Amino acid sequence: MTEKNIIQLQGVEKRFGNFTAVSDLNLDLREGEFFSLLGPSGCGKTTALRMIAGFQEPSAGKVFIDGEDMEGIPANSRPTNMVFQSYAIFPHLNVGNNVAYGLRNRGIAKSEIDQRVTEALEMVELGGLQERGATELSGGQRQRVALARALVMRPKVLLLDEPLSALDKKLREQMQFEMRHLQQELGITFVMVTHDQYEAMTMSDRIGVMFDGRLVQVDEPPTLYAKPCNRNIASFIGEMNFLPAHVTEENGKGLTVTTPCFGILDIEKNPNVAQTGRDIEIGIRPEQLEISREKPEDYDGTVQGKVRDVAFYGENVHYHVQVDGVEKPIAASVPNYFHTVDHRPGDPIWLGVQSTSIIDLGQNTIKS
Ligand SMILES: Nc1ncnc2c1ncn2[C@@H]1O[C@H](COP(=O)(O)OP(=O)(O)OP(=O)(O)O)[C@@H](O)[C@H]1O
Repeated sequence: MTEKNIIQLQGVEKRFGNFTAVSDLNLDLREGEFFSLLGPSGCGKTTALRMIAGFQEPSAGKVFIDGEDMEGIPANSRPTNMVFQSYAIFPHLNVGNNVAYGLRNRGIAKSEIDQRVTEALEMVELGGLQERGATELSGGQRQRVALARALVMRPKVLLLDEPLSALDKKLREQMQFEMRHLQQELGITFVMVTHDQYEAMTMSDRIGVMFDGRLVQVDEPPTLYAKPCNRNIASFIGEMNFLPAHVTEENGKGLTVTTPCFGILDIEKNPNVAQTGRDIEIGIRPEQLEISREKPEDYDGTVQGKVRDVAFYGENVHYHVQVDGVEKPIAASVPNYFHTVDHRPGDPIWLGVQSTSIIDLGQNTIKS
């Protein structure tokens, strides 16, 4: 990745009649990064991608690619290529001809086309399958052909619209790593749209999360997970327990809060949240909670509760714990090292938490 911005979106907006699908989108993407736009269905992420591709013109604002203003420049003249969810490969053409299609339209010499097609198919591990019919391929192979067809054009930026969503879970996970490796090897900027948080986190250098047409947070995956900037993002990414808390003291980087079940805690102020007030919300990830029969020692906050449900997920065990004075059961998850479920519904147990794992969520700025 370089320091250079390959894509710059400045105040980009898209209206369809009275409806605003994308509002005031400002974003700089670095050359060579894998960037994902993540958000729930209808949040405007595909529209944003289509404006970069040139399939849709912004109603306001500017799109720059490699420093050049893209206004009025059609999709096929932009240094971008797009890979679609539905593969969009031609069923009547064989693999080689599918990949060669864009190059032929540009009038490139046959010898160069042959060489570039061979190279592109090797990149996606389909070397030697030129002659295979497009209908004689598995879903994963078809998606690789679609990738090769885009890469053969040597775009500066590859745009990917939910590229793996038609694949089954196992294949999708395999392709996530393959695409990430390919992107790193080629050094091309990838911009992917997805509603799958795990996919975005596995593949991306940075993620931009959108809600209701607005870009709400842009961060690297670990920061997004550890310091979501509001409740919507905290609940969209991973699982989170939400608890009310009252700020009794504020000092520089820290807050002293009283909580309904874990008592008084000194927590870190979250620099990403919109500023707060006295009554805030805090978040605790289920895996950050200790769960034990005896009162856990050396924890900043502890509370007694009763196991309500146990869900065995294989790699971990998920408990819902009812605590007096807290409306919703608290979720705690434990890695399944020893293949045992230690606690059963109805068992009295203790929960423990460290202050450092508590996330200040400030006030909710967006409707849930
Ligand atoms: N051509 C169009 N005309 C009118 N409304 C549109 C058009 N394209 C998109 N929209 C609307 O704009 C909003 C954002 O759509 P968009 O496809 O960008 O969302 P998305 O986040 O990609 O959702 P999904 O994951 O379901 O594709 C939606 O409410 C959609 O109905």
